[in-house]
Amino acid sequence: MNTGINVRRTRIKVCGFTREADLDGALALGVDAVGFVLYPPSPRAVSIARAAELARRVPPFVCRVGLFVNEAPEVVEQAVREAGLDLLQFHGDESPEYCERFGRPWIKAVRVRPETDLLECARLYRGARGLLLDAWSEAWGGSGKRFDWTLIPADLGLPLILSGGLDPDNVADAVANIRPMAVDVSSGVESGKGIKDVARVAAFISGVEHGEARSAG
Ligand SMILES: O=C(O)c1ccccc1NCC(=O)[C@H](O)[C@H](O)COP(=O)(O)O
Repeated sequence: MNTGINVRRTRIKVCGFTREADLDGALALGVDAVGFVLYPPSPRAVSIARAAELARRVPPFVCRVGLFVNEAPEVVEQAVREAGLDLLQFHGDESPEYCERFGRPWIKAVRVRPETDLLECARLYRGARGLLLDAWSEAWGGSGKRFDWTLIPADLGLPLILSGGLDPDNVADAVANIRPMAVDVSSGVESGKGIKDVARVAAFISGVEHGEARSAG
């Protein structure tokens, strides 16, 4: 039965919040997950205390994601405890054993290059809730760059979170062609590093919906 209700299936994560107003705006628009960059060298970095403040604004059933790059385990443990993170996102060279040790659901970011064996990555990180595919970047992530989507295997073997250079103009194509379980965006909805533009978040969500409509039709 067609109820006329448009239910979006592709989950949307917006990463790199630093300000209350941006976070509240994105939450009001219905994003599924919000990310806090707990990697001090990033221009979007927040302290654990700041992540905890921001995370308190997040309502039930929206996922609070903490992002780390090769961090000391004690720091990850402290962040989990103090910021109440629901999901850990590892963006560095973390081993599967390291990712498992916190007893929390986690995803692994992979910076994709032509020579990356994505099926092997999925096999290696099979304990992950999903593999986040991002563009290659020396800065580990948040580069605003896309990678070649034709490198993505038809069946990755893990839920696919598509990331890297997505924006309101290209996300419909991404969703229609790749059909990821989720999309993840940072630079593409910003007016400056760590400054989210809520109008661009709204346009991004609309792009996801258009992509879904295209792939359904
Ligand atoms: O945002 C950062 O500065 C960052 C630094 C180091 C590792 C990861 C980082 N961000 C991750 C993300 O925001 C996204 O998960 C992903 O990289 C997509 O970013 P973008 O291409 O900017 O949309």
